[in-house]
Amino acid sequence: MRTTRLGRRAQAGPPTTPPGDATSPLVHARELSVGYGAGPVCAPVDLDLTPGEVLALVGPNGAGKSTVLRAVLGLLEPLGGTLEVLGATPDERAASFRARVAGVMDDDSWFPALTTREHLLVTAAGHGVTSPGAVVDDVLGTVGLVDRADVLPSALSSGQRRRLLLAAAFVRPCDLLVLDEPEQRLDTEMRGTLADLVLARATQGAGVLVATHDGTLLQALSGDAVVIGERTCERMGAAAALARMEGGV
Ligand SMILES: Nc1ncnc2c1ncn2[C@@H]1O[C@H](COP(=O)(O)OP(=O)(O)OP(=O)(O)O)[C@@H](O)[C@H]1O
Repeated sequence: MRTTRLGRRAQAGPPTTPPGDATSPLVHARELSVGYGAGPVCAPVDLDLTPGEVLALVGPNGAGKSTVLRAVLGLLEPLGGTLEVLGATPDERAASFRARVAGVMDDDSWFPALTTREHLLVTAAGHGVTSPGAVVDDVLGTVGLVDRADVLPSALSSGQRRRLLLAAAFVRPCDLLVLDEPEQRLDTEMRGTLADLVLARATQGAGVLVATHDGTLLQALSGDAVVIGERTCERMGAAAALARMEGGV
């Protein structure tokens, strides 16, 4: 187990289901073209993500990071190229796909009459977690929402709602975790906790694909990054990607 800043605390959440084949990619994209009907929003994307790996997507505003992630989550049909997730075409309507793939995109949606804890209990129980109460309490502690556990989403601050959204991804098992700019609205300490949670999930065997503008998070995750642009998409180490980010690319 990788040592994390938060030690045991960052191991919060249920274990992942072990992938059938630890060497086969969870995500495999070749010449993947994505867009919204009027042509691709970025250069064709080549990408492989294997179990236990953390891969960042970086690029300027509007580069196409979220669009690529939507395709990976089966929310958007590719315009062309090859995209396989868990060895098949991604289909978010399939329960078997949703059981293995957790995604946090830039969308808040809540049951207005369920508390913070109840949201997490529903998510954990819905994904078959044994002892969901204990797992939820653990994650609530990790994301600093213990004292907001029994309030409705309308009584949470925007950063606390973001923590709840992220917590929902960590109270359930998954083989693939997809995060779209998870650093949004988080304070510095929580960004560190987030990095620890992501690394712990990868250590358990999940693959993590994370779009980010946060150079500190990119460094903390220390995997490779795919730098998405209009003309090229290139895979490189975190340090090289950080230099590109700082250069405004
Ligand atoms: N639903 C949509 N319909 C049409 N065009 C869209 C839609 N969503 C995004 N776009 C456009 O697609 C392009 C890529 O957007 P995308 O959200 O993937 O970029 P991004 O790299 O995630 O940007 P950011 O860093 O600002 O979040 C942008 O030009 C955007 O305006």
